[in-house]
Amino acid sequence: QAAGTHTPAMLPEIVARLVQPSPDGVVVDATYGRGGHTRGMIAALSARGVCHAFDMDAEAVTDGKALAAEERRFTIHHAPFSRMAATLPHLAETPSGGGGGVAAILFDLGISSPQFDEAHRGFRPEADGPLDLRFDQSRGQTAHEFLSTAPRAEITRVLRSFGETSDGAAAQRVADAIILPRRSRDAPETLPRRSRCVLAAPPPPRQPHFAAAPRQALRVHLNDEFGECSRGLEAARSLLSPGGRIGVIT
Ligand SMILES: C[S@@+](CC[C@H](N)C(=O)[O-])C[C@H]1O[C@@H](n2cnc3c(N)ncnc32)[C@H](O)[C@@H]1O
Repeated sequence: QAAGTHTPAMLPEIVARLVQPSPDGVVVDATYGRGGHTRGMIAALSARGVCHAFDMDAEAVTDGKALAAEERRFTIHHAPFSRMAATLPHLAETPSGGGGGVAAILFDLGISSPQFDEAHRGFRPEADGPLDLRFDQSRGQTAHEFLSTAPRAEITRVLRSFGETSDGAAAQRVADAIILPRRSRDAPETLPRRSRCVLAAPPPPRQPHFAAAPRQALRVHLNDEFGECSRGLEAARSLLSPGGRIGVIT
């Protein structure tokens, strides 16, 4: 779907279960994207309700700032959701364990439609752009930098750990195919192409998921997605009021 025509997943269910029970409360959208869920959640809040949103992506935050300029109940934060309790300390649970001040928190995990659509982000297998794969392009290593410099064993570990395979030999073959052009004179030119080619390759026989999985493995590693999820859920728990709700779309 093109940016701007995206339909947020399960919006009626999210609004019914997360917002309608406490329309006067504080709700948090941990993954703003282009604000599809945020807008739906704000529309279900009363005039006293408040919405905070987070995203690591600068383009998402620019979109959120435009919404915040016209919606006084809304604030966007350019931060990973693992930082939500640190960013909203006045809403975190009291030292006596009285619970926090947030009624509901939504996580819509993964990449947004605009991230997928933009060739320069590297999420789209067939698009000819740099292999980046970061949610936050202002920090950390790009996928191209990682594949150009990481030891073979580290690339293999990432492909094996996050690529939904227990086949270490297959992970090693993909790692070898990716790092092969490092030895060639035109390596800076060919490496992104080569890794893009390998990462987009059709599945080999009897390993139906493996060829699609390396891209996901790199994304999970470069964005520390599993670490973010466990720290984000813990932060969310510390913000929730008694009876509060967490929703996760994955
Ligand atoms: C599936 S999209 C969300 C789409 C959104 N619900 C909407 O309706 O437009 C996921 C978003 O989460 C962001 N994201 C991923 N990991 C994050 C993290 N750890 N902290 C904050 N944002 C994150 C991505 O940059 C992306 O914009």
